[in-house]
Amino acid sequence: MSRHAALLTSLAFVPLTLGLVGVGGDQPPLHELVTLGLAGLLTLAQLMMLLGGRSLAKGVVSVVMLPLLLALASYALPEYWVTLESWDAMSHGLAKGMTLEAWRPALLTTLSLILVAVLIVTHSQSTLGGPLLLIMAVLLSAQGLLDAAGSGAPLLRTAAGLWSTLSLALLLTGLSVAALPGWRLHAAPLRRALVPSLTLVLAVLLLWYHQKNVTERELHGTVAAEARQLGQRFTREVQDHLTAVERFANVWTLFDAPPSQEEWSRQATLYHRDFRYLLNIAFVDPESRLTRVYPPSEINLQVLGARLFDAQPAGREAVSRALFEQRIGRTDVIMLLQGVPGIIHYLPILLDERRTLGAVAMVIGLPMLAETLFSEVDSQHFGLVLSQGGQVLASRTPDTRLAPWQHQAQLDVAGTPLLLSVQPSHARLLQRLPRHPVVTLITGLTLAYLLYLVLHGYTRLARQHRRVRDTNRVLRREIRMRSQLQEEVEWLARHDELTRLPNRRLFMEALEANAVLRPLSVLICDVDHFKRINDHQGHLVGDRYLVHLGQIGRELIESTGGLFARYGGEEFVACLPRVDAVRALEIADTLRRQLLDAELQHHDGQRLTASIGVVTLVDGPLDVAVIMQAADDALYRAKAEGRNRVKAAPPLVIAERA
Ligand SMILES: Nc1nc2c(ncn2[C@@H]2O[C@H](COP(=O)(O)OP(=O)(O)OP(=O)(O)O)[C@@H](O)[C@H]2O)c(=O)[nH]1
Repeated sequence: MSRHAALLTSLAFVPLTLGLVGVGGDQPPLHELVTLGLAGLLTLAQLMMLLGGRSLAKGVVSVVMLPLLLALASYALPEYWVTLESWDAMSHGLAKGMTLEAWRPALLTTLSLILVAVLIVTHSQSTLGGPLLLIMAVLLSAQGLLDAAGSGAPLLRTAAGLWSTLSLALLLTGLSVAALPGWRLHAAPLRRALVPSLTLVLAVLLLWYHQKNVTERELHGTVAAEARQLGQRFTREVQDHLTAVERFANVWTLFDAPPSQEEWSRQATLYHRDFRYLLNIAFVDPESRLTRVYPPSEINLQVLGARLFDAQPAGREAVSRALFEQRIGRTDVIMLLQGVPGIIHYLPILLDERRTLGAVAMVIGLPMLAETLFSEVDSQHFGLVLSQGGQVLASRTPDTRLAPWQHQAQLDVAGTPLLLSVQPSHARLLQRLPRHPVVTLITGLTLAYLLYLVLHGYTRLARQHRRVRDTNRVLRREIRMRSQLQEEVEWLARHDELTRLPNRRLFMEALEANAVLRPLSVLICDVDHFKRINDHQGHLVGDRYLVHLGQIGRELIESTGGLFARYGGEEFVACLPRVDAVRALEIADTLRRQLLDAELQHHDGQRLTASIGVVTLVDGPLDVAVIMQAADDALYRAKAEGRNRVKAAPPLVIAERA
């Protein structure tokens, strides 16, 4: 399996090489080369891992992680923490003139490469989240490609190029082939952990995609609104200026003679100072001759004295309107006498209802107008185009990369419609682009990973716990069996198995236990001619008779507070503490009679009988041998005297030993 994995992994070098040499297009941009380089190093690290060079592989992965983590931080950290300019400045440290955008791998590719790096150093172990990391890497690469194919020109680069993605896909295939046998071993806990965490991953991807689109749309709207506001503000400004110049024209109605150059300059200077885009403010006499200009600059003085009807046919209609129709006349964008394009406003100076003193010409120079307009916008970060009907009148292009968005603003320059196109720089838009979609993505994926680890760990622990519990159950059963056996062995050591009565040993212990109690009586009971039972009716009947006798004896003796035991063979004994000789004799006789009444018969119909010897220790220390011998003697006498009787030994007083 690892040979197949190594083969598949090495195949990743094919697209890597094709990408690096730029097959199928121009030389790839730097960020694509960086991505290919990082993917190549990771491929190398994975091959080293497969061939046993683990520490070397880990070293390579650490090297790769550094730029990847920096790139990820640049995507996620807010602008007010680290500005894009700071990132660019750091990039300048690597190579002169290099910006962050130039080398930074695409967002989703960066994440995929980080996941691949983790997969390599953790050997894709399922306990460390291998399967989830792998599927996340695949989903991120696929999502990146979909994103790149879908929305045309996204602001934030999310996907790497074709070759990088292909090599990443082959590397991921190699990784999964290498890890598959290990994963199969843990299929059950793996499935339980994988399903919920994968669901979370998918939800996070959807949320990220939605947030990304919303933030980009919002930013687009904001910039478009700013461009519109700029246009409106400028239009208003020009309108205000026009109104001011109308007032200026009205001033001259108070005079009944054309203004002197001195008067003209004095009055016009105030207006011209405020309206920087005015090329000049001129006085046109009723003959359409320019007789006064302000400011008296060289190009303005050159046109002094020119008769507009002749010199400027494009503006003839506008000037006639002011001079002869006593209405404001305005030109379209025309070529001015000063040699630059511009717009002229003619404002009549009325003497009475039919006569005019002349007209005020308010000459707007287009280059100056564009300059004034453009000066209101940051020249570093905006491309600007001033146009009319598709014809570019003025433009300014900064030397930074411009964003794919262009915003239009309509301008009304004193009645002349112009179009201002504003195109912000890519960097400026990225500065303003909110980071929360990326933060959502990173946080969500991390949470999904943690969820996997928790669920996987929990499932494994639960399984181990179950195993331990089963083993415990078996052990407990074993212990129970052994202790039952032990109890049985202990019971057997002190009891007779056939009659279930205490045996000789327990009887002796009972005697010892009652050693100080006086009087202490002992009976010994022997079945008469028991051998015949065995011989004629078989051992089983003999056994049954013994059991029966045991029951009779036990009930009787235990009711008197004594202990009835099987002494051996067909012999039974009783220990009767605090029972004197008379009472002992009574008890023994009761036992004899009860046996007789039990109607246990010999083969010939005779009843089963027993002979009993009784002894009572009245005083002195307990001497078991002496007592038993005395009881045995009494029994012997009972047998000798014809059986089925009770015989008592004389009351026993054992002398204290010196
Ligand atoms: N069925 C059975 N027989 C037993 C058991 N223990 C001892 N015996 C028999 O008990 C008989 C005892 O016989 P003996 O000691 O000769 O005494 P007896 O026949 O009872 O005659 P006396 O005691 O002299 O009246 C023997 O045949 C033993 O085999 C037992 O547990 N079961």
